[in-house]
Amino acid sequence: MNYREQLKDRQRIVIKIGSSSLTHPTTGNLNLIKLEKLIRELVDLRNQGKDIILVSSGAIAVGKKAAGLKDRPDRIAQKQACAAIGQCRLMMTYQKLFGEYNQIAAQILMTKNTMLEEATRVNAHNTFQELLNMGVIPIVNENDTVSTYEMRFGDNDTLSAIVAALVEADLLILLSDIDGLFTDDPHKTSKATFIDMVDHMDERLMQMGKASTGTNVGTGGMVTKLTAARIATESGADMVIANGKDVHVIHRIMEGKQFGTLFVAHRKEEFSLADYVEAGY
Ligand SMILES: Nc1ncnc2c1ncn2[C@@H]1O[C@H](COP(=O)(O)OP(=O)(O)O)[C@@H](O)[C@H]1O
Ligand SMILES: N[C@@H](CCC(=O)OP(=O)(O)O)C(=O)O
Repeated sequence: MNYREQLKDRQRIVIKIGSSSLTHPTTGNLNLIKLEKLIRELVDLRNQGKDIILVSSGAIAVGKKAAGLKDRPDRIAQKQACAAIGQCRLMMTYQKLFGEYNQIAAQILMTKNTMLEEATRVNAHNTFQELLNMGVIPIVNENDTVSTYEMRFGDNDTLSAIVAALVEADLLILLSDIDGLFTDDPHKTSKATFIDMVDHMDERLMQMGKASTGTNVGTGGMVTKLTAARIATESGADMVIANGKDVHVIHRIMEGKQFGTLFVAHRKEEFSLADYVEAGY
């Protein structure tokens, strides 16, 4: 059995979807058809008996549209206000769609502090565990509305890897606006070539994300996805970056098919989540 096929057996899966994959590029409005398909994918995995956690961006993008702003807000208070508006709109949509399949969803909002303090970290862990035991799909985002600059994760790629480590997930899937990792940013150079699998993460690989820092819609670019890959693989989870334009890619990955870039897990014996968060990754 090749390594890809082993993904069929992964039991606890964190799936992250970015703002650019949730919205129409032309208008910035939510892509409802894609959201419906995403929810069907997730509920079907749940029906197979898998534990599923969704890390969803989009609060600021949705709030920005609702507030009638043209550009992504840059002032922190404006971003936080947009997140406050957008997060509940987003959750309302998720609740409705999950409800159509009788699937219970829950909201978990976190800051870096949640991970740094032992008491809140253990609380968060226990809450996730309890929800998963109940068959619920937790939907996670950063608590953008209250997190200060110092206490922000700042991007959901990193947050999703932290969550994967916290819940001892065995697979993290990042849905992006691109097929996976290339040797360079393909939007900037036609010479960039696709990387199918990464078995070892070194400095040269980490540099591959440095060419760009994301779109007008999202925040992270490839840098944060590579940071996420380091955290996830060292915590013991495989990670795949795949294109979220067709969310059925989730099932294809779970069937062991060759989609996206696969980062192979190499659990570090001395892995400590608090140390990772403290060190700023
Ligand atoms: N080495 C690389 N391989 C692939 N994409 C890269 C690379 N370096 C930079 N990028 C850029 O990162 C973008 C994906 O990040 P981002 O815009 O934050 O998307 P998302 O909202 O899906 O997280 C790609 O569209 C691409 O332009
Ligand atoms: N927490 C923010 C998203 C942060 C983020 O990483 O965004 P993205 O690059 O779209 O995954 C929000 O909900 O708007």
